[in-house]
Amino acid sequence: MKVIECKDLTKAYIGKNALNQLSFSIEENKITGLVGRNGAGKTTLLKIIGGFLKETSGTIQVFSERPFNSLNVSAHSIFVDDKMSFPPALQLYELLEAAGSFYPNWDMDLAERLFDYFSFDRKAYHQRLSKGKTSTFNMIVGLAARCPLTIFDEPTTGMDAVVRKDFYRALLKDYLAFPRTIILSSHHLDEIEDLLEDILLINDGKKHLHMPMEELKEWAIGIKGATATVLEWSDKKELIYKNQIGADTLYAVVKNDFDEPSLMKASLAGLKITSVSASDLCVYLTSESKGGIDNVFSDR
Ligand SMILES: Nc1ncnc2c1ncn2[C@@H]1O[C@H](COP(=O)(O)OP(=O)(O)OP(=O)(O)O)[C@@H](O)[C@H]1O
Repeated sequence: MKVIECKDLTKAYIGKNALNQLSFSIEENKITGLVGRNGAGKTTLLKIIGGFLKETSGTIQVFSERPFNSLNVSAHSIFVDDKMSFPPALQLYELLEAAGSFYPNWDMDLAERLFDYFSFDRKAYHQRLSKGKTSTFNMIVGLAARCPLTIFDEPTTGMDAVVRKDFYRALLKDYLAFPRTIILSSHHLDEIEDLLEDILLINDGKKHLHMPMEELKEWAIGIKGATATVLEWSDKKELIYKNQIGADTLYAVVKNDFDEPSLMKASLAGLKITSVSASDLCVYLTSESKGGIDNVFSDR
């Protein structure tokens, strides 16, 4: 069953289309990673899915309904980010109890265990937590709510590396025990790629690709070797990225439509064939054609 379906979804802000004719669907009980550069439109998309923002044109259906102002969508989903707001008069533990009366699938035992594991003080106040602790508390609410649609928008903002690792592990364990539809936007694709089943890459408000993570890992290959040989082997291939290393070595990333015998021949020709990590590939696919940061400092 499709939990989210959008067609030609567009969101216009004054002078800018944050989302531009986006069409895709997400099946239930999958973890999808939403990735893209800063300003690509991830938060805008997630807020439209969560029903907080109204689309400008196109259609979006979440649980077969238009999400904007839909009681059904808000009853079945949770949107977790570092700006989640809670009643300021309540202490942290009281917030967990209040969440328990709001979310029908709330697991208080899980919430308490995570709360203690991350050493929260029951009497502390949400608005006085540090950045990392705020994200950690919000993540606990997001996990324990067990909503059929759970949206995490950059949930690890401010968390240190150890807490991020714990969060990914907790997310995976709880998802395996209680499968649900999860969308996770993150700039740390290298950290989450083993968690994801599908990846949706958006660039400048448009869909760049949407595919199973396993496919993405095979989607491109890196070829490194003598410049002339690499150019010969990458000729007529879809070139995604290239980097000249020293005087006569070139590294190129191309779409992987080679068959096994050709890869073998390339190796025999002295080329080093490597896989390309999903996070590197996403960076290459969405990099702007302005050269690197070094160009800012050259010719001054
Ligand atoms: N309320 C708004 N009014 C005008 N423009 C906006 C508004 N909100 C977002 N934008 C613009 O829409 C574009 C997409 O923003 P969005 O926050 O969705 O991107 P993002 O992919 O989440 O970025 P980041 O990774 O930096 O958080 C950006 O150019 C942003 O400046």
